Amino acid sequence: MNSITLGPLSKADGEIQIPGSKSLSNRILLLATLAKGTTRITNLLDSDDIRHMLDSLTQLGVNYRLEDQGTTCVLEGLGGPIQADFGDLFLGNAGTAMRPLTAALCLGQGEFRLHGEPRMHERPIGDLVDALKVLGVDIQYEGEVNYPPLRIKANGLNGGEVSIKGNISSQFLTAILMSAPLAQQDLTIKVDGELVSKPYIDITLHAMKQFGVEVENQNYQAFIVKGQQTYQSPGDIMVEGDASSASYFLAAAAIAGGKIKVHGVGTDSVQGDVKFAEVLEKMGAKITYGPTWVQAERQTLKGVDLDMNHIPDAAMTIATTALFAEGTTRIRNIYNWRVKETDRLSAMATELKKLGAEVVEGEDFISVTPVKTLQHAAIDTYNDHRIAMCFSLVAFSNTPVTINDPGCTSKTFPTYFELFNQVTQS
Ligand SMILES: O=C(O)C1=C[C@@H](OP(=O)(O)O)[C@@H](O)[C@H](O)C1
Ligand SMILES: C=C(OP(=O)(O)O)C(=O)O
Repeated sequence: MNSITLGPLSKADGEIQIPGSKSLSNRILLLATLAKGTTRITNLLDSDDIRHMLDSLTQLGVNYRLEDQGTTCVLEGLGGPIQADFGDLFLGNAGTAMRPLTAALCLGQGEFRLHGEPRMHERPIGDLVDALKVLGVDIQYEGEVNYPPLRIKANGLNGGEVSIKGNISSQFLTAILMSAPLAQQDLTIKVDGELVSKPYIDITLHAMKQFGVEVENQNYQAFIVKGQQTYQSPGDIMVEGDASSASYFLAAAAIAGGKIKVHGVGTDSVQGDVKFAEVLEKMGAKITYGPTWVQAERQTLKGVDLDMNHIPDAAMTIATTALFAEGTTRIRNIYNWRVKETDRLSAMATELKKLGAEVVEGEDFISVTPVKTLQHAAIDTYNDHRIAMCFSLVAFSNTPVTINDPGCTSKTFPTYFELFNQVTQS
C-alpha cells in the first residue's frame, strides 16, 4: 500500500489559502440547479465529494461548465425540479451528495437509483427515507433496509407535516429543508429528539437564503417552509474556505513553534467548524481573527473536556492535538463518529493507541492522555480523509509518523499534503 512518512518536524509557519468548503460547494451546486437563472460559483472545492455531485448533475441533464481548474462553475439553473426521466447515480462516500440528492430527486417525475462506495452502503439513511415516504414518495431499499442503494419513483413531494429524527445525521434535515420550497404545499418539519451537528443546519439555511428562500426556524425544533416557491439564482456566489480543512493548519501552528494564518475562513464564516479555533484557544493557543482569516500561534497546551457535538469533523483534529497537551483531553457527545467514513471512534482509538497514548473509547466519547515519547507507527486511515489529515500532526513529536494511503484526502482536500509540506519544517 502507498504510504508517506512525515517528520520529525519542529516548525509550522506561513500563510495558507484554504480551498472551498465541501458543505457549501455541494449545497450551492444543488440549489443553483433548482434555481431560476445562471449561477457563477467561484472558489468551488475541487475534490471527490464535489465531483460525485457534478457527475450526477451531468447525468441528470444539468448544463454547466467548469473553469479555473474546476474551482469556478457556471451552471444554468432549471428554475424548478430536475427534469430527467432516469438516473443511475454513483455518489462515492459523499454524504452531502447522497442525502440532499435523494430528497431533491423526489421533486421530479423520473426513476432514479442512488448508490455509492461499499462504506456508503453501511451509512444509515432510514430516517430520511421514512420522512420522504410520509411526504408521499415511492422510495425503496435495493438491499438492506435503512441503507443505500435506493430506488426512487418520483412524483413530487407533498407538503403538510413531517417528523424527522435528528440524532444520527443533520444531513437528513438539510436534505428535506432544501427540497421543501419546491413541495406541492407548505411543509412543517418537526425534529424528533436531539439534533446532532446543529451548525450544519445554519449552513443550509444560509445557503437557501442566498437563493432567495426564507425558512421559519422555531428554535431548531420545527421548521416551516412555504411550498411552490422558486429559488432565484444570486448570479455570482463565492464559496468560503473549508473550516474543517483549516483545522489541521491551525492545530499545526498551535503545536509547533511558529505562526500560521489561514485565509478563507474567519469571523464572517457561516460554518460551525470555525469554532475549532475557540477550542484551540481553550487549550491555550494564541488565536487572532479577521473577517476572512484566522491565525494560530503556539503556547503551552493543556487538555480540555468538552462536548463537541457541534463540530464533529474538526473534533478529530482535537483528538491528535491532545497528544501535545498537558493532561487528558475528553471529547464528548460524538456518537455519530461511528456512522461516518468509518467507525471513527473505534478507528481513532486504535490508531492513537499505536502511538503509545492512553486512550479510552466510550460509546459516545474518546479521551486521550499523552505520553512523553510517542512511538513511530504506521497509521491506517480506513479510507477516511480526516484520519490521514489529523494524524499528520504527529510529525511534530520527536518521532516520525507514517500515514498509509494518504491519497484518501482526495474526498475533501486533494492538495492537503502538498500544502502541509509548504508550511512545515524539520
Ligand atoms: O451537512 C453537512 O455538510 C455535514 C454535516 C455533518 O454530518 P452529520 O450531520 O452527519 O454529523 C458533517 O460531519 C459532514 O462532514 C458535513
Ligand atoms: C462526515 C464527513 O463527510 P460526509 O459529508 O460524507 O458525511 C466528513 O467529511 O468528515
